[in-house]
Amino acid sequence: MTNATLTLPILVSAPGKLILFGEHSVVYDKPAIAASLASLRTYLLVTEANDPNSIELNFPDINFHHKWTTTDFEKIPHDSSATVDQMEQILNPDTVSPLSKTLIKNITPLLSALHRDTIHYNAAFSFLYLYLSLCPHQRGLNFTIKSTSPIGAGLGSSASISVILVTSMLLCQGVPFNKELINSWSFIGEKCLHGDPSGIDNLVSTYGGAVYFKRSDPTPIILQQFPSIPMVLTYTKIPRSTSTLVGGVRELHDKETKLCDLLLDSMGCVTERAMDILNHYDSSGANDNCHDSLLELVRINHGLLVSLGVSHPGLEQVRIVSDELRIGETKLTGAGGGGCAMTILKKDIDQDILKAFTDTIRDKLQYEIFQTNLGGRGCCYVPRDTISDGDLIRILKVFQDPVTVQEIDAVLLPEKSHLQWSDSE
Ligand SMILES: Nc1ncnc2c1ncn2[C@@H]1O[C@H](COP(=O)(O)OP(=O)(O)O)[C@@H](O)[C@H]1O
Ligand SMILES: C[C@@](O)(CCOP(=O)(O)O)CC(=O)O
Ligand SMILES: [Mg+2]
Repeated sequence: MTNATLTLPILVSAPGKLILFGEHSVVYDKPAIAASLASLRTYLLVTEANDPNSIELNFPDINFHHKWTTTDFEKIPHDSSATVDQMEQILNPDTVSPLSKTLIKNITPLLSALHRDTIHYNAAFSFLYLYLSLCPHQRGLNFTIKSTSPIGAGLGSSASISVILVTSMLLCQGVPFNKELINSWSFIGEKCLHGDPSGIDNLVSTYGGAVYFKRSDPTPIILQQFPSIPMVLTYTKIPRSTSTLVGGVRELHDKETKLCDLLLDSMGCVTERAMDILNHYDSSGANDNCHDSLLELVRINHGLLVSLGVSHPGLEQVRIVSDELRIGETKLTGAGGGGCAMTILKKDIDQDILKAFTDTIRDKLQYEIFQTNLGGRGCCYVPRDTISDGDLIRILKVFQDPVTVQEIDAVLLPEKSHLQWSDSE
């Protein structure tokens, strides 16, 4: 099948996430609380490829551009014993079994030009796994991704690219927009990148808002009214890989199982306490005890993560500055090992002291500070018939040219752009 029946371009978007409590322990079926990051989003545009027989990847954020042609795909052995209807498989993703060994074997020759275990290899691997699962007969497509969220920073960029790839591939295959299906397939995409994801990142990126999540619980609690909590999000720019960090905790757990289980159980208790507090939290500041308790939980959660070995001197520096200035409590967020730290501020913090904190973070430590609201829209797409010719020119410019985050936001950010982002069928 070619893209003759497709209405291009396809434009989709998904947000990053912030784990407030329970990263890592969530992999071990302890509860965690996370919220989507309204303005730190990843966008995907699917257009016609120059070569009608090719699939092109254009991932400028990681400086990766690659192409496969029909000749490459013909190397994949045809499984004549396969009896299951392809649409049946698409509509019923197997999220429980490990990744398909056959599919991995088929993908390997298509990656021969790339170095194993590099960011490019991993991005191409997860793309191919999803492509061959969801729309293997589509050709003549170019997939271009642009993100305003930092990559490998603990803010869930891997989940957001899985979500947008899955959404676009399902639309390519003629499957109506369906969040449950997107969430399940993007979990499989996360497995390609992480090995053993909990599923919280893809869930938040798909549905948006905020959630209280437990891996074994099929119906996570969606937190309808997430309070506004004063915080500073610091990006240390220290690179790290989630799969390495999750693997490190797994090794420690294998070696010191009893001890680690106690730490993980404590983290679960922290999240449960936090949930209890958030349920009674009053953003207006009427209940300062709640806020103080939340700050304590941030400190405890970070300490437990340090014990699991997933902090980094760069993250500790952020914590030390916030401790020294007594502005609040800091914990790493996401997989740790670098990436981001969140500092929940004390109530009624002196603005000069806050400025001293942000100045030190920016000028002395050379880290970046992100401004973004918690919660907000999950995965969405722009129906083709709502895109005008003028819109199309602006959209193509954003995806094809080197542009600033502000320029991407002006054209694409759902809260700012006049594009008709939709999250229904
Ligand atoms: N904008 C993007 N373009 C291409 N690949 C991306 C992009 N964002 C994320 N990725 C993929 O996700 C991986 C980072 O995932 P991970 O280590 O889980 O960090 P995080 O999810 O915290 O950002 C990258 O190595 C890359 O494969
Ligand atoms: C460490 C973990 O809890 C979160 C990882 O998030 P990130 O990839 O660092 O954004 C792993 C997971 O939940 O799958
Ligand atoms: Mg990730």
